[in-house]
Amino acid sequence: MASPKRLQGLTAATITPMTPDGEINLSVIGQYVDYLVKEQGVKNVFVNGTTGEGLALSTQERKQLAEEWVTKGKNKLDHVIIHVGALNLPEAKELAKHAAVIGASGIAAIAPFFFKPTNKDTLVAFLREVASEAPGIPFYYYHIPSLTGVKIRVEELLDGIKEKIPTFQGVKFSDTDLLDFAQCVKNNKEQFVLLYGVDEHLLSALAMGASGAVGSTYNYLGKKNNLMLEAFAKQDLVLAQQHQFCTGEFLSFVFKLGFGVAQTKAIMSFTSRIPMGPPRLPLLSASVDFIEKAKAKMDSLMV
Ligand SMILES: CC(=O)N[C@@H]([C@@H](O)[C@H](O)[C@H](O)CO)[C@@H](O)CC(=O)C(=O)O
Repeated sequence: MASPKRLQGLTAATITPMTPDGEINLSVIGQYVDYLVKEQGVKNVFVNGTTGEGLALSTQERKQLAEEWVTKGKNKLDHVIIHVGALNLPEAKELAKHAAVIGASGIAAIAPFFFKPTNKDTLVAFLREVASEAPGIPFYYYHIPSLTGVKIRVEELLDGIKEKIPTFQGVKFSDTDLLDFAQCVKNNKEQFVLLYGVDEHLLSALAMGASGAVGSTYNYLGKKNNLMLEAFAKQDLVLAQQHQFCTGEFLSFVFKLGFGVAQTKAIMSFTSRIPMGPPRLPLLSASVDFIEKAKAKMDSLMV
């Protein structure tokens, strides 16, 4: 589904639905696509990333999920980006090749984070090998230093990258360093898409010139965030702030209770009524107390 459209607006970092006994549950992906499009107004997905527990899945499971999202998203979604990053190069290359063969609209990769690249050149060399397995589709770098520990500045990484990786299309920037992000925009806005990945700070990133956003909360707060994007586009900053404050109030509430992928699965399950199941060990399911409190907060805010 190589899409001619440049990636913009909201992209949901998809959750991986699982059965109660911890197997991936492909049977609900069709329903999930319809929910995102019809109820949240979100037409782009980022599959097998952090929220999707991509690094906790087997290669076979990652391929099955990628295939299901591409198949069920056909003629409904604009972009299905498959995250193919892995701790070892052969696996990342295999997943990249697979994503291209099944017709994904793009691929993305994090930096490997057990043996880490220590400078820009080694990171680019790794990413270049991965991207070259999918030469017909766009490649995005997934910058998430809080989880990878790879802190190479994106501004530095982007300098000259197109010569090394011809399919390089942009960055999913999941970090709060807005100075680095702003420099990326300033130097590359025409050439690359710069997608922001810290949902609670999206309005600030829009002010810096973000092309769009990728995140977990767009699964269930997509509609509200789309209203914020619309208000921002109309230069109605006060209204845009109201929307950001509203989603921020929910996130601030759940952060205090303890928030991560498991809690995202629980929130999505009660919001969409699609069972997302438990996370995979070492993550543990959200508590009943969390679910009750988060649901009550959501109900009070989204009236
Ligand atoms: C660390 C983390 O999981 N960050 C999320 C955010 O969407 C995050 O859940 C949100 O901003 C709430 O903190 C995304 O950046 C991750 C993401 O897009 C992904 O699942 O690949």
